[in-house]
Amino acid sequence: MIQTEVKSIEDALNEAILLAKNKQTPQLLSTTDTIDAINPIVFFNQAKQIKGERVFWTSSFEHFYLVGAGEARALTSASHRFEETEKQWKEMLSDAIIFNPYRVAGTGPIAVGGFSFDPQKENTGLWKHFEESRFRIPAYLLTIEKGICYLTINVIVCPEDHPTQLFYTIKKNKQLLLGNHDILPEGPKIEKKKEIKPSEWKEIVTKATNEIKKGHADKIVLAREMQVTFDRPADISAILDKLIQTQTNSFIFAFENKNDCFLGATPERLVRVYDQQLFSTCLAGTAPRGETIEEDQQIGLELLRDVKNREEHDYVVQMIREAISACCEQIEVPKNPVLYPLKNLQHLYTPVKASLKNEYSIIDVVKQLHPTPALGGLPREKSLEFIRENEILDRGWYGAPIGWFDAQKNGEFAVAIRSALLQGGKASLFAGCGVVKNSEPEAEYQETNIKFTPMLSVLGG
Ligand SMILES: C=C(O[C@@H]1C=C(C(=O)O)C=C[C@H]1O)C(=O)O
Ligand SMILES: [Mg+2]
Repeated sequence: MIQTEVKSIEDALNEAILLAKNKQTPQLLSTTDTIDAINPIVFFNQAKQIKGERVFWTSSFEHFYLVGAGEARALTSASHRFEETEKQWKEMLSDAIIFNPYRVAGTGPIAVGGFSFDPQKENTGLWKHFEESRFRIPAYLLTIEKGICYLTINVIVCPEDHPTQLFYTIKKNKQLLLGNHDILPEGPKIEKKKEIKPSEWKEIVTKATNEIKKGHADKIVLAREMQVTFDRPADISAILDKLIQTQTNSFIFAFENKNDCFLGATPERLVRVYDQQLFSTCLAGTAPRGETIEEDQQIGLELLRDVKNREEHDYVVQMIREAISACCEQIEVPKNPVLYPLKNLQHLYTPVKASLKNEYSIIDVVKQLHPTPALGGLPREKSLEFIRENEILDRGWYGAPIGWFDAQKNGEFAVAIRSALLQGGKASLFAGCGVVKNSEPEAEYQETNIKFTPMLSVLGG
């Protein structure tokens, strides 16, 4: 990788084309600069005008945003997806020409994307535009960090490319993205809602508790689907805008592929690595919010003391601690969980801190962690087998790692829950819950109902 001081885009293009000619192979050119303040949703909306393929990511509680337009390159793989992703990424970077004087996390070449929950589960076709893993190096990337806006342009330059032609395409697209700001389109309204086989789902919960009582597993997470249709094709910018306004303490994401878009507002961090400092989250155990402050505190106290919810939670803590022990040092895990309040519900939460050993990357950690017992169960293989055989749902990217990483070994992944797959005028919503030995099917059903509400409300339901 060549790291150089900033140059004009014309000079950078000339240099990259020369290198591509010498090596007789395409090269990644990446240049980063600061730009005037721009609203990330407006940028996302403008990006519609240059060939789709948008991505959106924010940990809005930290005012950190990544918005991608277009795809300079994709990293995809059907098997060994964690290793393949890393391999393709390193190969691409080894010859890349990078002009980025800022060294701010999430600027320069980055890969944004995700994985499917379980490549061994039979596909239904619902997720036909989403591979088992797909990471995108955005052609145009807006990064907002500490109030400063950065624009990174990533382009794959081929030996036969002409610098002037590339220059004018970039210039035109930059104008489109940063130029005249339209008013945001309106959000959709839900016309029809359909829960997929709710009574069968409760029977599967009973079957899972029976398996657990027989000692075949400790915890199995079961999810279900709700399908909705809209009065018009849903506009993603409008939905993201509403998620940002309503869902605090969450990661808000969108990944657009062809005409489909997977999006959501998840409270669950899988892992964050900045400068080899690692943070992970154990999030499991759920209760509603109260109507008054007193009622809310009372529900929270009961959740903290509730044996069934503590059991759901403790399996996650136990597993995450073990999963990171090989690649981390100085692991810190508090003894007891605290409450994690969201708009519509509250969870038990245990933060995990550690130092990632130098020879490991964030992808190594994602591979170790996925799926945690917050989305799979315990033991991992037993619970996955049960889900594979019994759950009436094609999870696709739901419940799986979604996030980004950069060329400076920073990155963050969340668990893609509280999410929906938008397909023009319709959407599939997903919600699951942790089943343990004394789970009640009706109570678990109600718990999944509250987990649908964040998405339902922003979709106009
Ligand atoms: C599976 C989901 O959420 C998970 C299950 C939880 C639970 O059962 O208490 C809580 C948080 C998440 O770990 C979901 O929202 O779809
Ligand atoms: Mg639960």
